[in-house]
Amino acid sequence: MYNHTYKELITKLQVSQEDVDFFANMPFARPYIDNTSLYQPVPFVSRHDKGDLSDKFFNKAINSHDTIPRALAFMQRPGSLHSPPTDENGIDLSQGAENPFFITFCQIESGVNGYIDTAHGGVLAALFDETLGLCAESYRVFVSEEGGHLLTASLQVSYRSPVRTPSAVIIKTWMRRKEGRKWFLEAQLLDQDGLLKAEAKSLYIGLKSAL
Ligand SMILES: CCCCCCCC/C=C\CCCCCCCC(=O)SCCNC(=O)CCNC(=O)[C@H](O)C(C)(C)COP(=O)(O)OP(=O)(O)OC[C@H]1O[C@@H](n2cnc3c(N)ncnc32)[C@H](O)[C@@H]1OP(=O)(O)O
Repeated sequence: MYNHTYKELITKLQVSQEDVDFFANMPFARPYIDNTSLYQPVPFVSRHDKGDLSDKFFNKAINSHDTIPRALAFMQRPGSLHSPPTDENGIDLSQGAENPFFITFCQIESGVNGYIDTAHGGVLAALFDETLGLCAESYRVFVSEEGGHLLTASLQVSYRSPVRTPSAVIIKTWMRRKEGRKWFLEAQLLDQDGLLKAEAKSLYIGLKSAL
C-alpha cells in the first residue's frame, strides 16, 4: 500500500545539497545549476527511502559508493517558456533534446560494470526508465494536472557508444506526444563531453484504477 502521492513526495522531500555541490563542480552540469537556469533542482524521489518497500532498486540496490553514488534531478521551471506551441492534447511541441523537460545527472561507478570499465546496458535502461518515468509523472502533476498512475508499457533503447566507468552522465527526457492514456516520451544519455551515448523511446500508460 502507498501512503503518499508523487506530488506530495516531490513537494516535501529535500534536494541533497551535497549532490548539488558535487555536480556543480562539473562544467557540463553547471549551466543547469546556475541561478539564471531555466531548470530547478527537484528531489529524485525514487532515491529516498519512504519507510516502505517501494523504490528499493534506486534507493538501496544501486545507491552505494561503487554503483550510482550520486544522482541529481532537474525540471523545467514552470512558466520558463511562455505560451509554447502545443499539439491538440496541449503537449508542448518545443520540447526535445535541446529543450528537455526533465533531466538527471548520475555518477556511475564500476560496481555496475558489464565489460571492464563499461556500464552494463541494463543499468542504463533502468536509468532511462526512471528518468523518463519521473519526467512523465512531473509533466502529469505540474503541467497537465491529471490524476492517476503511469506504468512503463514499452522501453526501446539504442546504445550508440559504451559508457565508461567511472564517469558522470546527463539523461535528458521530454514528452513527445499523448494519446488518451498513452504517454510517449524520448530521451538521450550523454557523457561529460556532450557525446551521445544512448537514446530511448518509451510508452507509459495511465492505469484505469489505483495501484
Ligand atoms: C500510488 C503510487 C504512489 C507513487 C509514488 C511515487 C514514487 C515514485 C514516483 C515516480 C517514479 C516514476 C518512475 C517509474 C519508472 C519505472 C516504472 C516501472 O518500471 S513500471 C514496472 C514495469 N512495467 C510493468 O510492470 C507494466 C506491466 N504491464 C501492465 O501492467 C499493463 O500492460 C499496462 C498497465 C501497461 C497496460 O494495461 P491496460 O489493461 O491498462 O491497457 P491496454 O488496454 O492493454 O493498453 C492500452 C493501450 O496501450 C497499448 N499498449 C499496451 N501495451 C503496449 C506495449 N507494450 N506497446 C505498445 N502499445 C501498448 C494498447 O494497444 C492500447 O492501445 P489502444 O488504446 O488500443 O490504442
